[in-house]
Amino acid sequence: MTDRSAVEWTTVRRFDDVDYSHSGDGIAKIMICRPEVHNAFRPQTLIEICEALVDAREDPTIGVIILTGQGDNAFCSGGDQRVRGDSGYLTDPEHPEQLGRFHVTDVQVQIRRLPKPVVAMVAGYAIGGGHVLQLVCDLTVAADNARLGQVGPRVGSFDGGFGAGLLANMVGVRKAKEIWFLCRQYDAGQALEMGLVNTVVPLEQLESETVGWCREMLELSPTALRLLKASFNASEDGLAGIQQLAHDANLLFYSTDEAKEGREAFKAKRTPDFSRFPRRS
Ligand SMILES: CC(C)(COP(=O)(O)OP(=O)(O)OC[C@H]1O[C@@H](n2cnc3c(N)ncnc32)[C@H](O)[C@@H]1OP(=O)(O)O)[C@@H](O)C(=O)NCCC(=O)NCCSC(=O)c1cc(O)c2ccccc2c1O
Repeated sequence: MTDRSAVEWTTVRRFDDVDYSHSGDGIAKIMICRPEVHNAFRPQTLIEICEALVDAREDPTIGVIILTGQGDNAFCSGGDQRVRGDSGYLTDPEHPEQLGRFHVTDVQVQIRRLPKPVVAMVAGYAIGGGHVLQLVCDLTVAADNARLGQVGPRVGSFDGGFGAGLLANMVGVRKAKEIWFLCRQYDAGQALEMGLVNTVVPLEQLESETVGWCREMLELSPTALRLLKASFNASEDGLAGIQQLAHDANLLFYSTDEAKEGREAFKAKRTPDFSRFPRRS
């Protein structure tokens, strides 16, 4: 039976907008801390999430990452509309003439390429770009108060990348179009029914259930999980997805005597001898 007891999180780094903590047994938690705007992200938030994701990726003690929002009311409500300029989101809203951009693109790609499972822990709203964040995560554990949906066409935006493609793969093209074209909110039960989230639990159990799922994964082969993630993402992410899977295969190939023969022959300035390696059927 997996231990679902509560975790004593240790803060590794408290950023301006993000709290980054470890469980002590292999789980990293990245929490957006902007509850006053339902955890909407500004560029700074996304830059900090990127840094935390790099740390969690590079830390060999970490096997699974949780992405969440502070409080019970929201996972994330998407881009902070107060810092939305005419050319993207602004790092310095005092200077609206600056060129904005979409920092969230980097976070989405980083989560997809990160070779460890990322679990979205969703209480309350997952809306707009915040909903796309839960889509790009590998698994989602939702509380019974979760409300999910897209709002782009209502506020003058859209995410036709992962926001449309992954959604369509998850819930089917018709339902994905409904979600984007009508901008409705869906409750946790509806989200579960259409395959948008993996499970729904009472709000009070959200963290213990999420941690339980993470601990189940921590008991499994990290390499198998890594290759499964790359395999699932390969077709959805096009050449970048195939590259990830291919490079993972190369990573494993490097440890074989066959690959080492190529390296050693080069260093010894001799012709490589691959004759002892089987031409597998
Ligand atoms: C999420 C809501 C449906 C909740 O409604 P509710 O009535 O419960 O709460 P309030 O509306 O009163 O919100 C409380 C408080 O928070 C502020 N707030 C909420 N969301 C945001 C936000 N996204 N930005 C800024 N501020 C926000 C709200 O103003 C209130 O503040 P007070 O001071 O008045 O108390 C509802 O809040 C809602 O609909 N929110 C807006 C959702 C939204 O428009 N999100 C942005 C969509 S676009 C997007 O996310 C996006 C970002 C990108 O970077 C992209 C990049 C590339 C492609 C596409 C992108 C993209 O679409």
